[in-house]
Amino acid sequence: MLNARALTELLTLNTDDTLCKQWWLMTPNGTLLAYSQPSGIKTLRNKAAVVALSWQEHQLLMQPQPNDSEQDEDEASTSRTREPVVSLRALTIESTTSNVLTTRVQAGLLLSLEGGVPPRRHGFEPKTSAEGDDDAVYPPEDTAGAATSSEELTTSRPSSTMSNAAISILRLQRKKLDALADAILDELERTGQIVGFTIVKLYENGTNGHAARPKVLIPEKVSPDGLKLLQASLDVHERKGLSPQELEEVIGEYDALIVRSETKVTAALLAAGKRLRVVARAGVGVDNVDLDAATKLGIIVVNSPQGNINAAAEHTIALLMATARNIDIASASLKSGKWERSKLVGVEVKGKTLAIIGLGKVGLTVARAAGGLGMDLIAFDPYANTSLAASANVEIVSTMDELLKQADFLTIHTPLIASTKGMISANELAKMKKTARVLNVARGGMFDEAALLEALEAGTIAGAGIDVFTSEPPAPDDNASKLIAHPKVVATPHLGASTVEAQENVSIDVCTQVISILSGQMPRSAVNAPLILPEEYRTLSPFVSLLEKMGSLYTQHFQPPSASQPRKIFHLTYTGALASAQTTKPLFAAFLKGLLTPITSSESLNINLVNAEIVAKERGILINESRSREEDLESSSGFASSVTLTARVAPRSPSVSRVPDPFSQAQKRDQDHTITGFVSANTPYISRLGRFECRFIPSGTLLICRNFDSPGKIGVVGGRLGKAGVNIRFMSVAPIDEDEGEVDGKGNGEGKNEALMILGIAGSVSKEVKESLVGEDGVLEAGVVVL
Ligand SMILES: NC(=O)C1=CN([C@@H]2O[C@H](COP(=O)(O)OP(=O)(O)OC[C@H]3O[C@@H](n4cnc5c(N)ncnc54)[C@H](O)[C@@H]3O)[C@@H](O)[C@H]2O)C=CC1
Ligand SMILES: O=C(O)C(=O)COP(=O)(O)O
Repeated sequence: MLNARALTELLTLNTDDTLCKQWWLMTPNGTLLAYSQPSGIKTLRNKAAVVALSWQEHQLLMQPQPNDSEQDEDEASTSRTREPVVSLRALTIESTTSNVLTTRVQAGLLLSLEGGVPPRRHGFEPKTSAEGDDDAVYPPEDTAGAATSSEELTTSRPSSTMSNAAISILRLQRKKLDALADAILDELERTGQIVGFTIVKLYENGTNGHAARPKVLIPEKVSPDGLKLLQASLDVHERKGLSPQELEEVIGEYDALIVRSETKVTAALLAAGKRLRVVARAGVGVDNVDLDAATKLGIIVVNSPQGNINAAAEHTIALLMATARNIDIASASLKSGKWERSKLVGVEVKGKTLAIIGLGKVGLTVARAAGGLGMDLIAFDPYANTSLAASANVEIVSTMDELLKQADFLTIHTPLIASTKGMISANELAKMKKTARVLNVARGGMFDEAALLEALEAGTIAGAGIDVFTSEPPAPDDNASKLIAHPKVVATPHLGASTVEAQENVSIDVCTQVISILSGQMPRSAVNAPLILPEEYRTLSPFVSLLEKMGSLYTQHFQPPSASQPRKIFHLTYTGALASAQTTKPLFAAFLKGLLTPITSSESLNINLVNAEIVAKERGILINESRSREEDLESSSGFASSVTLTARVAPRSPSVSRVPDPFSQAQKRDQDHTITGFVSANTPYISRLGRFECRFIPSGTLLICRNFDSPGKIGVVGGRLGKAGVNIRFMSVAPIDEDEGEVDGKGNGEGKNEALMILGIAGSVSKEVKESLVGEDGVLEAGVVVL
């Protein structure tokens, strides 16, 4: 199965502005499957069989459009200068060793580019035929710009909606891509360049050759402005009117869910969403989303914290005025043919006190508008920003009682949380003036609806303007329904955010975030995930990969299933430039993911930034992180940052002695399991494995042998593998660290004459072959890890 998510991450994590501007991954039917964000990707070395289309925009700018001559002067020049003529520059298949394949595939594909600008030659020359005509180049003179047959590949113009990403959907001719897919898979199977399960296959379902794009489910009315953005790279399904049960039945197909306030995103729904990566709330309040459940499952929840604030505030003012001037009764009366004036005398708001509970974004916006109406403003909010309050002329009162007593109009703008549920009940209403009117444009449930109904009937509260209800829509016999029917109530059906402008804002806001998340980027306003700036994320990306590999290497090398007691205490030390990173959360999450992947079914493992800490806690894993700014790291080691993992048996009590004890230090070191890694040219390397100094890329199938450090061992291992038909991709010998060899944990120098041999294997090594390596010829241990 194609893992589109992994692919997108893979592409994104390998961004490097210096090489390609952008990488795209297409399915055989030409749909865009994954693309790099926002501007580039480094060559994907060691990632077998990543198929990507890449081009460099700057090479293609200023290319005249074919129809420029038909355009008027201004338009033509705009088109020349602003619109890049996107063209295929190269199709690249990266695998550790195979360039031949790349060449062959390029040939087949590039021929079918329609009307494209000839790509700049870069690296090797593409050929015109799969059979390999060495002299031919793409595009051949007679086909460039003239492909009009059904075998053509068309480019569409970049979508203006995808900010930096110059989106251009290349429709690849199906037949050729099918052939391409077959060629790749054949080649991979033949050469064995298949790395674990992360192998990129071209087919989603392996049967019909149609790879699915990530799917987004939208069960409510969300403005089309944002949906258009989604459509460029995702499958968007608007399915209104699904019952909760139907929703649970279908959610398993979807990668993202976009809701407003009507959909209850329960723990059960989230659990059924096996592929879900993001729940987006096209609005502010996330009280309809089970945040704890989402966090545990590693599902990011995003909202639009600003998009509808103004709409909600304006609606509050509308209800304020409507209750003050009996607008809805007056309107209904007039429509029923009556002309009632003396009955409908209202009150003015100017000079009256507006009491605000919750002086956040909506509360402050209401305050500013009400200030303009000449109202006196007071607020109760223990967490209010006092300088913002002062600038809006709002007096913060220290108790709710004080607020209630003074209020002529009371409005609530807090979120619905445990501490605010039922916060205005009979007790609070009883403390208010009889002439007071109350407003609720926040959430049903803040007011005790029964108590409010009673107060209105008893005449101890003069009126209410209500937009939100405990249950929406309210059942006919609910107190909410009675409130709606009450003559002193102006009611609207949760319309606070229902303006064209607000809906456009929230839709674009959350859809952009859904795209970001599904393409491996961080969202702008995640409710349950730490905020990481894109720039920072990019800097950390290569280390994310390193940490995942280190975690996986640790589990497979030091803690194979046969190991007696898994270690659960880990120390990660970030040294050098990495020590100044603002956050290391992505590294923590990646390490944990790597650590658990080899011992957990992929179904149940979804570890990411959102849930890493919870998962670690649940499994009793303690990961301590520390930073070391070794100034001379770069000069001593040749790289700017490194990470050292130390796995310990049990917590260490702080040393009582201040005098270092070399023997006990060595003994402790021997018990520790250590791995050190670094990143060079965006590629992760391991530079220490246990007691051994090494340098290898943690990727693919590795055979790791511990042997006596004496001549002939390489020959022995190489010979045995050769006989067993096992191909060696690379080999690296790791001598023992000098300090480690001097004194081992037992204090007798045993083990100092040892080395590790790390062999990159094409394909797999059977248990028998592995066992046959260990024995008299000086190989003490042999293990296989797949990274
Ligand atoms: N009716 C509608 O269509 C809409 C309703 N809303 C609702 O408006 C509410 C407020 O939204 P924002 O202003 O954006 O939120 P916000 O988070 O900016 O402000 C909430 C404020 O409430 C305060 N607060 C929290 N607990 C409190 C307590 N126990 N007592 C007093 N103050 C407390 C906080 O300190 C904060 O200042 C949310 O419930 C949201 O769902 C928002 C948009 C549209
Ligand atoms: O944004 C909010 O909190 C709202 O209450 C708006 O709800 P809606 O999206 O209109 O269902």
